[in-house]
Amino acid sequence: MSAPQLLDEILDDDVPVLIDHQVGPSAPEDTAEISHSVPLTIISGFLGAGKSTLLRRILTEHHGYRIAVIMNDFGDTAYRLVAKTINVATASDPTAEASEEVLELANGCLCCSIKDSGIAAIEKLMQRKGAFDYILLETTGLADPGPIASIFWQNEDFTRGSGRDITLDGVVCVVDAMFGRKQIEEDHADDGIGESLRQVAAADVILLNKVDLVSTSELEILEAQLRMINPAAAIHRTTRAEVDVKHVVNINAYASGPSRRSVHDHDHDADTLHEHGTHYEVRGISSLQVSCPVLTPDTHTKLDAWIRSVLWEREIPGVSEGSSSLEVLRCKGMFRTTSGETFVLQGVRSMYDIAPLEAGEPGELEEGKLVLIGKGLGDAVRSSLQALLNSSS
Ligand SMILES: Nc1nc2c(ncn2[C@@H]2O[C@H](COP(=O)(O)OP(=O)(O)OP(=O)(O)O)[C@@H](O)[C@H]2O)c(=O)[nH]1
Repeated sequence: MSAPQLLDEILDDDVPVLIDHQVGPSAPEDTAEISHSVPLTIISGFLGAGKSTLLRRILTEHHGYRIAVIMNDFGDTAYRLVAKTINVATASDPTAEASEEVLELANGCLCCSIKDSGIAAIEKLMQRKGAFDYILLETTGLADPGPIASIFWQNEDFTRGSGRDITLDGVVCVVDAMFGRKQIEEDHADDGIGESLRQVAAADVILLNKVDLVSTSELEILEAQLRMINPAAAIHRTTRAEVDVKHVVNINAYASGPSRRSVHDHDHDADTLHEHGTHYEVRGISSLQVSCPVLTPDTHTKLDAWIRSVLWEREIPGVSEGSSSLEVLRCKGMFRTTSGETFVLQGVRSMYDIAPLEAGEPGELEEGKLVLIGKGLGDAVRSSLQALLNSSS
C-alpha cells in the first residue's frame, strides 16, 4: 500500500479519540507561547517488512500524542514528502479534524531533499508547531537512515535553523522475519554494505516482524544475525507490528547509552551464527563491543581523540597505516569517570557527541560499554581501543 493510500485509509477509518496528553499541549492555541522540542522517530526497514503497518499501529494507539507524519512515496519518479498532521479528535475537542499538507520535493534522494528543498518542508511543518507534538518519518525500504538521522541530530545548520525545535528520539528498523535473511544476503552494494545492513546498523530498536510466518529456529538464526550486526539495538519480535508503543516512541535513544545486553549474550549469538554460517564477514560489516572501565580525565580526553581519529581520519591510533576500509556507521556507549559523572557517547557516521548524562535521565550504570558498528572493525581497532582504555586502570 502506498503511503498516501495508507493515510487516506487511516483518516477514513474511525478517528481514534486520544486520551490524556502526556507531552504536548491539549490545543494548538494554548501552546503558541510554549516552546518545547518535538521528538522525531525515524521508521526504516526492509521493503514490505511492515513499516506502514507499524505507522498505522502507532497512529491508532491511545498514547496521547498528536502526530505529524512525514513519508516518501514511489508515486512518481521523484520522492514526495507528505506531511500530514493527524489532528486527531481529543476528549476536549471531539470535532477536531485531520488536516493534510502535501509538500513536494524535487530531489529524488530523501536525504538531499531534506538538506535542500526539504528544509522548506520542515519549516512549513514547524510553523504548525502546536498542532502536533510528535513527528514520525517513514523512509522507503531502500533508504539508509544514517544520513537522515544525522540531519536531525548534531547538524549545526539544521538544528540552529528550522530543526532547532526537533529532537531525534530514535531510529526504528522493521525487519521481515520471513525474507529478512534473504534480503540481507542478496543485498549487494558497490561498497560492500547494502542498504538493509545499513538500516540494521543504524537502528536503536529493531522490530522483527511477521514472526507468525516462520519457525522458531529460523527466527533465532535471523535474530542472532541482527544482534551480530547491531548488538546495541533492542529487538522485539512482532506480528503485524504489535508492539507496546513505549518501545518505539519517546525512547530517548539519543540521550541514553546502548541497551544493556551482556557480552555473554553476544558471545552466545556469535556461536549460533558460527554454526549456521554468515555472510557478514564477506561484506565486511561487523560490530565491536568493549567494556569500559571508569575513566580518568586524561583517558576521557584520549578517548575523544581516538574516536575523532577513527571516525574522521579512518586512522587507528597506534597503527601506522590508515585503513581505507574503516567506516563506522554507528557508535554508542556509556561510561563513568573518576569525577563521578556518567557520560553518553552517541554517533551516526562521522558525527558524534560525548555528553554528560543529565540528572533524571535513565542510565544507571553497572559497567561501562562502548559499541562500534561498521566496516573494518577488526582486531587492530579492538587492540587500539583496549590499550587506550586499559591506560585508565
Ligand atoms: N503475515 C503477516 N503479514 C504482515 C505482517 N505485518 C505486515 N504484514 C503484511 O505485509 C504486507 C506489507 O506490509 P506494509 O506495512 O505495507 O510494509 P511496508 O514496509 O510499509 O512496505 P513498503 O512501503 O512497500 O516497503 C501487507 O500486506 C501487510 O498486511 C505480519 O506480522 N504478518
